[in-house]
Amino acid sequence: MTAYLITGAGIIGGEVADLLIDNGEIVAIGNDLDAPADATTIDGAGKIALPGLVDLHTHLREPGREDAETVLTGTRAAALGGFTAVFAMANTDPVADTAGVVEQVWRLGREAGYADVYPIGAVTVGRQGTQLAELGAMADSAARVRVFSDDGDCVWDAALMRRALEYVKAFGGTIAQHAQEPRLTQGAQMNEGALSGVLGLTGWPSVAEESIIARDILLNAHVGSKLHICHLSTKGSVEIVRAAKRRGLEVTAEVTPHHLLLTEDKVESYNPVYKVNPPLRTKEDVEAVREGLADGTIDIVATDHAPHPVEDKDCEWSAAAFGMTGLETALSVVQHAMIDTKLMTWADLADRMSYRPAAIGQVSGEQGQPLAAGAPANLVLVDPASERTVVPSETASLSRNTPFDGMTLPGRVVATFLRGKPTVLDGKLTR
Ligand SMILES: NC(=O)N[C@@H](CC(=O)O)C(=O)O
Ligand SMILES: [Zn+2]
Ligand SMILES: [Zn+2]
Repeated sequence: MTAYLITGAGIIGGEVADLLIDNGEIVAIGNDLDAPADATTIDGAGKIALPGLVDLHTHLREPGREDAETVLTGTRAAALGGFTAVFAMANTDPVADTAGVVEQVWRLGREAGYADVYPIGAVTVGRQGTQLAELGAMADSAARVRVFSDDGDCVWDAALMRRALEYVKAFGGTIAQHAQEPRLTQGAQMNEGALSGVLGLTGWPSVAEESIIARDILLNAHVGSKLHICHLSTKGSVEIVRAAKRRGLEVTAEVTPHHLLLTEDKVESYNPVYKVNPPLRTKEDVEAVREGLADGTIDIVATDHAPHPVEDKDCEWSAAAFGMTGLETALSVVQHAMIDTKLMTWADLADRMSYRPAAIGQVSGEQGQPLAAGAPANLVLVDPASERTVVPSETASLSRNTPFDGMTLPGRVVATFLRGKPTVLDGKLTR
């Protein structure tokens, strides 16, 4: 294995230093390091070395919608975005509700070799919301599933949600809830408010998210298990989670890059690229989720990378699929929304996009570790001073539904290393 010497980079949690990678590990961090003669040198001046990013919420679409994304193409996009691990959501076809399917996804990730793929198991059979899936068998499988979600749909039946929380408690698993009260969001197309009235689109009220979050926090307090909230999007949700944490109740939550940056007025264009679940909200909501992420109320950023082929997006608003891609733009959007605004530091970003998602996903033994000698060389080198304009056709994803089309965003991933092997060098995939 080739050795790599990154010179003079800003090391998260430390000073400007050199970083030597060999045999899959970070061998040393310091000045005037003794590198092997054949080591490849990478100029780290002006750049920042971060632990490899971990995405707790990615849709890889395989099996079933390989026209939208595959494990291979999705993890290539992940590597370009600085990720060394992604958690693959269960809303595939067939649904990832058995040991067989989660093992298949896990194995495809290994074979691709661009990022560690950790399958998320469905909570209910076929994500139908009526009967618990074989959670124990998925946990005991080679994929070692620890996070379960019916994402795309809410586990709305309170008794079933309670049983799911109880079941996974036995092995310390987590239920990740897509918080959407279905009766309050029937036919919903965008955020409910003055604008939905003007545009004539059925509204998706904040309370549909907040009522499920409040219910599940209380249910989980009763059961004493682990609850994670997917893609939290409203000011009220932030307030509920903040109050719960103050009371010492166990809950973790994520926000997406798009909910940190975009507001509902994008919908005025009727361009379905802005159609997403939960919907883009108001300026007040965006400010609240930024504050929540900065103060730790919201634990992590997760992309909810949701690729869709052209035919599912290039149609009238009401017929279009919900979802946006995000792996290749997440780091830039978070830099723009949180770091360049001085709400967070790069060390905070490492916490919210690497350490904590790995901890919630229970993979901290392999991923999301601080950069230090002896740690596995999972890292990303970022150039925060460069800018780029997002061009959908340049994506490694099979789908092009990025809401950041045409936007100029800060930051560029220069290199990504997965256990010492570069997946990205000079901003390009190595293979
Ligand atoms: N976020 C979305 O709008 N869509 C997701 C499902 C989901 O995350 O709820 C998808 O699978 O396309
Ligand atoms: Zn969801
Ligand atoms: Zn999702």
